[in-house]
Amino acid sequence: MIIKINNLYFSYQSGKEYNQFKLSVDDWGINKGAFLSLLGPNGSGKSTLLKLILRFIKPDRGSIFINGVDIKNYKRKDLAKTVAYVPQKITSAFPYSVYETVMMGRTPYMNFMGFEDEDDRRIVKHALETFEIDHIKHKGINELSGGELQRVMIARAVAQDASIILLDEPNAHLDIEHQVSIYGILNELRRQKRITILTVTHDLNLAGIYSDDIAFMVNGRIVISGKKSEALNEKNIREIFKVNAEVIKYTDDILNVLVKPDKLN
Ligand SMILES: Nc1ncnc2c1ncn2[C@@H]1O[C@H](COP(=O)(O)OP(=O)(O)OP(=O)(O)O)[C@@H](O)[C@H]1O
Repeated sequence: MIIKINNLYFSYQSGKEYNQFKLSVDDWGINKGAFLSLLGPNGSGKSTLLKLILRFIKPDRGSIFINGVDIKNYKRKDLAKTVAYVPQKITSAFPYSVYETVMMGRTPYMNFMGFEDEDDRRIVKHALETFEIDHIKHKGINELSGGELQRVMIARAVAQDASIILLDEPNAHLDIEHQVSIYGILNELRRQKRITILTVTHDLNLAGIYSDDIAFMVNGRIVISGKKSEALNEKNIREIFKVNAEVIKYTDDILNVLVKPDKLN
């Protein structure tokens, strides 16, 4: 397993009684080269789990191993070369351009002076073209539409050339064409380079089409995890999201999830 979690426990130390959120993952992991969709209701802890894997926050107990090494023991640069992240919310106080933002993905590879080289420029150019943002490369990132910005952040993660990409609701601002195209590009990268993809999403349908593994998180715990064909079924969707859905097997690899409008009581 490329990511392996053991007896992980985390709570936000806000000191406020109303914040009772606790995350607890006993034994869970992701295989190398997998495309896993992490699904679950609002506030169930999906983003928190990503932040723990990224070492943005520290667990109270337990460990996360990446490539067999506890992330506590990674140098910051080495972790950045291994794990790239596309955040849910993007804010920048400084008006970096699209080009500069994608180039930031190359930071872990630059020398201490922070100079880019020919390789960095070639990789960034390729990422700008792949995600169709070459024509806006001189624009400031505060001057973009939500979908353009999302593509910039995904391009930055791909330019980082990491073996794991974590995405937090990457399709939130994308139109249908770009949702399909970005999931397709990620899938292609996974095939070509055996990149591991972990994406948090609320889109059951895209998860059913593109991922091969599904994990459901409820109240800070991973309650179901497995192959899409087994985990993404009508019973699980009903129990977790309290909605009726029809899961249509389009091919062995493609499941379409049709959510029915009537909410369960
Ligand atoms: N920085 C923080 N300090 C205190 N509590 C937090 C913080 N960030 C998140 N929480 C709380 O932790 C819980 C889990 O939040 P998290 O963002 O991980 O959920 P999520 O499953 O990603 O939700 P969503 O689907 O709404 O994005 C929520 O109850 C949230 O209010």
